[in-house]
Amino acid sequence: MPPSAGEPFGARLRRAMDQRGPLCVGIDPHPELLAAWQLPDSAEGLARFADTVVAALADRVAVLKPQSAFFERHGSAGVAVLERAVADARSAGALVLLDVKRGDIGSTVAAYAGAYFGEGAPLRCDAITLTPYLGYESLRPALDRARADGAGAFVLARTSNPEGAATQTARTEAGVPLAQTVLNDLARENAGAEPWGSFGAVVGATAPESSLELTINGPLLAPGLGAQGATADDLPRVFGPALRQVLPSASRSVLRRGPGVDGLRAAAEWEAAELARVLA
Ligand SMILES: O=C(O)c1cc(=O)[nH]c(=O)n1[C@@H]1O[C@H](COP(=O)(O)O)[C@@H](O)[C@H]1O
Repeated sequence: MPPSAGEPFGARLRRAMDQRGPLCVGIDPHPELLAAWQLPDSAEGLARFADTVVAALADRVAVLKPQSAFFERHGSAGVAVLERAVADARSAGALVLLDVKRGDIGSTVAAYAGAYFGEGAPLRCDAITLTPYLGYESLRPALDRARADGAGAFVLARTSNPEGAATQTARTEAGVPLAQTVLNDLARENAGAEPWGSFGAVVGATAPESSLELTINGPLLAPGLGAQGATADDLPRVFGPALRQVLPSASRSVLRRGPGVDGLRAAAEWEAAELARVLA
């Protein structure tokens, strides 16, 4: 494996969260949002949408999280917009977590990893989302490639959508909830890393229970703030003593305040202030 390309993602993320606050804002150009922003539902509309969010927020929030699906639906032209948005957001100072939720057999995961990690990767970013339900170890090529590139990954454990519970809280033969097995794998992945590891878990802020053991020595991405109904006040209940590890994420609730840069900034500032109040 080549030597690490730079400071590990975990260290860079911890610093960004400490300096800028822990908010992650999604770049999710839903057709309804494009319409509300009076933009065409086209690659050109996507580009103007993404440029505006990057200009408004990349110099102030810790993490921007583009959702690949909204770009892919416009085919190669949309993916080209995504490539530029990822690069622009990183140049402007945000860490970019690309939400692609990849997962497959290992040899295919290796091919996916080539798109996101390493010198010259077309969508090189700071981290991606991964789905472990083909088996955590099937993700190994992406985890190793991310580590070698000083990047990271967030692996789905307990997702924010109501349909996730049936699978994710099901118990293995050993009686352990499936989501907990993912968290345990991540704890092993991050063992010994300081200030923490580069491999996070996704645990929705909407999850009703706090029975999972969340000490993975890594970040916990918590989508579900805003449009899916969670608020900052839910975080202590869901995350308990792991609250300082949490990277809460909101997309539509912030994006609906566009297309003005000031509206987007005000929405992100309001959410950041809510988080600061709860974390204090
Ligand atoms: O990995 C994610 O980001 C994710 C995981 C999860 O459990 N739930 C979840 O909503 N997401 C993503 O987070 C974003 C949530 O968007 P809003 O509901 O508009 O804030 C979407 O892009 C989802 O795909």
